[in-house]
Amino acid sequence: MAEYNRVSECVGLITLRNPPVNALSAAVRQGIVDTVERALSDPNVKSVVICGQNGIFCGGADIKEFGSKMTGPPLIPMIHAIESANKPVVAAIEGSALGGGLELALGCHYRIAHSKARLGLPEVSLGLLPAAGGSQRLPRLIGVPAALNLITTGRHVTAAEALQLGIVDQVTDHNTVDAAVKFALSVAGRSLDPRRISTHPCPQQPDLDALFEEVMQKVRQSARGAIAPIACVQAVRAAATLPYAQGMERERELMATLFTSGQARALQYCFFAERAVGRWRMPSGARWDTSKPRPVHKAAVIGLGTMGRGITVALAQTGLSVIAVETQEKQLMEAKQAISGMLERGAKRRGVAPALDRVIYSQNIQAVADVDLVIEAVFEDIALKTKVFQQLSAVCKPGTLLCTNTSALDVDQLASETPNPELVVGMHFFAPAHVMKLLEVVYGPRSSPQAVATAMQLGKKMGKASVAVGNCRGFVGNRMLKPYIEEAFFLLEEGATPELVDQALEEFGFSMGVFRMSDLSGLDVGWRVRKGDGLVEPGTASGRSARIRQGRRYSPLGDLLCEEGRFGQKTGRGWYQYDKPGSRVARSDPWLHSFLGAYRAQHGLVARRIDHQEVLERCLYALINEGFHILDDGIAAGPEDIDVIYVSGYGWPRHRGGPMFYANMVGLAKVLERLEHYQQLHPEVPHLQPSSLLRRLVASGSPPIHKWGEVIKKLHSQL
Ligand SMILES: C[C@H](O)[C@H](C)C(=O)SCCNC(=O)CCNC(=O)[C@H](O)C(C)(C)COP(=O)([O-])OP(=O)([O-])OC[C@H]1O[C@@H](n2cnc3c(N)ncnc32)[C@H](O)[C@@H]1OP(=O)([O-])[O-]
Repeated sequence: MAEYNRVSECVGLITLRNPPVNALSAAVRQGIVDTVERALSDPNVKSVVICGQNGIFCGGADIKEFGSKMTGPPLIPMIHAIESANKPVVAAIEGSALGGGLELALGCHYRIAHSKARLGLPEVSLGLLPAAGGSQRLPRLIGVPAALNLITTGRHVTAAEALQLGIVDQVTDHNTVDAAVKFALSVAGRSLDPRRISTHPCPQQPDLDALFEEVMQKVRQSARGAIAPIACVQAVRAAATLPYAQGMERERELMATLFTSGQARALQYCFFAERAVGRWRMPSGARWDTSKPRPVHKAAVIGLGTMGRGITVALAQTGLSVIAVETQEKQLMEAKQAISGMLERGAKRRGVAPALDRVIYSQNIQAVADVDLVIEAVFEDIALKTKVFQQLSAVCKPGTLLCTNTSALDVDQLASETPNPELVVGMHFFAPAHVMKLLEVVYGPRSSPQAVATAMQLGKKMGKASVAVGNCRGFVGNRMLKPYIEEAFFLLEEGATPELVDQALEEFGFSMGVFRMSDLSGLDVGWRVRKGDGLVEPGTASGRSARIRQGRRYSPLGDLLCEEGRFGQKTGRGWYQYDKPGSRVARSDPWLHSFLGAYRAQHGLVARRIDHQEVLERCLYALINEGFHILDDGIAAGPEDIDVIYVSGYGWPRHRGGPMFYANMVGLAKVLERLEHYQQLHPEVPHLQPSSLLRRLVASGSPPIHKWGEVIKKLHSQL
């Protein structure tokens, strides 16, 4: 809907009305066509202003309409009618002007933005490209290199940068609509030809071919199989080399290839999934909109190792004051230096003052007596964490929330060590904690909805993709990672190499394959956990029995490498070799290949040819199968929770939507059939046994992902 008013006697004011972001739905587009026509035909009107209600200009095309048949007036002629108008049209930009919203503004003759506004063409993050003239008008307005950067990255720019780039004509700190109306009055009657962007030639660029070659190479590399960024480069190239009309034709062709693509569906699913996980629910029925978070004005972090330092920075960057506690003096001094450095670098990137004084350092746990929330991040040892929780229960004021950053220990066991288990939740960060988007908020059976609400709200405040999950071994992310890693080990036993497995996973779109990732995070981390589980046995027994532990197939390959001191990047040797300890460039290691050969011979294993398809099916379907177990156990509220966890924390390629969305795309029946196939070949591998939920979904005709909730019953999926 668009509302029309005449203001200041001769300015037609058009207000977009479609909360919450004034998306360009069919009704809004019709409203714009009608109100623009009215303003242009009203003889008393000398100029026009377009603005959005509720302090936001326009969030772009209505993504919710993409799944259905398009109705209402199309965007391109609507915007063209504005650009070719014979009265100046000024866009008053507050909040956001994104995608079709910015394209609408680019059709206007002038753009006035509020200093807090954000502008951009983020279509690429939805698997699309700016298809309402944005890929043709923006290069003409700001030049090819700047337009290429904005369109291929989809990044939002500040009003200040938009002014510097030439996207907007004026920035105001005051009421933007008033400023736009005043501006519109001042330009009434002026010639508009110079303001019709589509009529401008694209600014000449020396050595255009070299520029596009270089950009295309970079984009292909970072895209990791995503098709939209490549189409974006091709669309801008059309703007630089073709007349406007032909360029628009090229834009339309390229958009047609993207609009119905699986990748676009996956990326739009991620967009809505990231918003859906914020509307969390617990099996008890408690939910986001009925649970009031406690205010958190002061927080504390206990233990300033790598994770504790990152968590302290993430908290301080929200504006909170933070008490950072480390009992070891040397560790405390080192942490202080590291944290200050991270805060300064973060502040520089964001162009703000580093708030070093927000963090108070102490060796004494008494210092946290008056905080509202504590995050414990000491060494991953249950006895040590228990002691810390007992100390905190004694020191903290009543009602203080006690959160643990454990990645594998039982949150409810820690809760049972305190007089108020309802105040205990897990806040599972990912390294580096001030950078990684994902936060698993882990609730135990006694965690109060208020504790979950507070942790989720704090996660949002830190800019995290916060997902509420139930307490179980490995929570969601690590629990699914286990079968994925085990399958990779088994593939090595059967003839694969780390290079082959990683190549298959990286071609699929992962930023790092399982073995390169293992070298980065350190092989000793998993070794310690397997030792804790009693799975590691000394010596070099051989034969099948040596590879059955606790009644199931087990590969000691990782343990054997650790016994050789091969912990990965940190020791310069792991599944790959590195120039020196700490360096990051992985190179194939002949030692590792002969070690694998010797290992197979010792265990009577005959290497066979393994292709990428088998690597993907075994590693990904094992992970997905565990996802179905997790849904069936009610540990995750819906498939979107699992997918947001994997996309924002485990490097699952966003243009593949996430493990559960991917399973839906591949076809649940296919996933089931392949799991049954591998389970028959490997009966001693329980995680290949298809989950009963997967069987139930297939038996009920493999409903679309947003309908899985009906089959899962006790779950509370929202999509
Ligand atoms: C032709 C043209 O070339 C092409 C083809 C296009 O134009 S493609 C479209 C391009 N546009 C975009 O990529 C911008 C997408 N939106 C955003 O980046 C953000 O929303 C925001 C604008 C910066 C506001 O952030 P926020 O944090 O204040 O609120 P929110 O929680 O994110 O959003 C609040 C609510 O609004 C919903 N929403 C937001 N943008 C929407 C959109 N474009 N269409 C439909 N719904 C939208 C969102 O799902 C949520 O709903 P619910 O969860 O409450 O039910």
